[in-house]
Amino acid sequence: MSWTARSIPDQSGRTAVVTGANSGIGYVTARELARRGARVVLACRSEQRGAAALDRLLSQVPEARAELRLLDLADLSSVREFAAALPHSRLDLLVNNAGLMAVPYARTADGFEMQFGVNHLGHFALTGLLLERLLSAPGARVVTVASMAHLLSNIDMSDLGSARRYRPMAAYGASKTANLLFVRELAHRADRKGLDLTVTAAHPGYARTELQAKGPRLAGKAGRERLTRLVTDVVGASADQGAAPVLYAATAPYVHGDSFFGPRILGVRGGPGAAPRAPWTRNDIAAGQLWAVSERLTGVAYAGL
Ligand SMILES: NC(=O)c1ccc[n+]([C@@H]2O[C@H](COP(=O)([O-])OP(=O)(O)OC[C@H]3O[C@@H](n4cnc5c(N)ncnc54)[C@H](O)[C@@H]3O)[C@@H](O)[C@H]2O)c1
Repeated sequence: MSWTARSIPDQSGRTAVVTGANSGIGYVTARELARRGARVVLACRSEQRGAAALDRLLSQVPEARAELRLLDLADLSSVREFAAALPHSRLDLLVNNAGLMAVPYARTADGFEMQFGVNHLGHFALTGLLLERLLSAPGARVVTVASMAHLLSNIDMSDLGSARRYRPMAAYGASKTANLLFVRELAHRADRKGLDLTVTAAHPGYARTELQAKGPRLAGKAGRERLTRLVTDVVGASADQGAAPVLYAATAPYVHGDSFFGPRILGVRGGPGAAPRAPWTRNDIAAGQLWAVSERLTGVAYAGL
């Protein structure tokens, strides 16, 4: 039988932070972790949308121990405030899920290209700021939600902010390559230090969420929008199905560092399995370079790693 959310082991006593938990994959991930007993922090940008998600979660899982905390990954001061205000001294799971796809060129509060800034740098900073709490929990995990769109583009170390030429979907792909390089480097660093921390990646395949509805519409022309919507409706999986690889990476026993999970059949359907990845996501030199640049750009240093 395939692994489903019902296969999630008991999460009682564990505390999880899920970014972008007000919709799509993040919402389902938070809800299913809560259903299995985890205390869940919904880390959301909008108070209104976050509160609505919390209400919905509590109506679906009345016994849930869930709370809303505000986090804007497009603003490093918000990331710092979130980490400083988080009352939990121990963190068992961080799901770096929030993301934007193929948006028109924009910059974060700190001046970084939006997709690189939110999808990669915001999560890089958040993970570093929460590292001490993760290391206080035995068997802690960090799961970063990447995408098969990483196959579209490697990162260009000389133009990380896509300043020379901005192509929305290519920039999305590059931000997802950055996710996978970050996972690789953090997993290796944790391993070298013998830390009890598992660092993995997952992708949802092609799921009907706000991301698929919004991203291409913002970037594309009317005809392409309609086609995208049709394809999403016909081919797309539900958010529940899309969240399965994320929940697997977060909770299945015996998950190795730097693994990458996705839907088993063609990366779209079926239970979680190993996902294919581009050779450039295994480039240790690039992973090390991106790490150093990310520390410099965010001002977050990973003490002891
Ligand atoms: N849906 C798919 O088919 C698909 C495919 C591959 C990868 N993904 C990845 O899955 C993850 C979740 O996306 P989704 O499909 O659930 O879409 P979604 O749009 O429903 O969810 C994305 C979440 O990120 C949040 N977010 C965006 N900018 C933020 C910011 N600055 N600060 C805090 N939160 C912010 C949004 O508010 C939203 O809750 C993303 O990382 C996305 O790249 C999705």
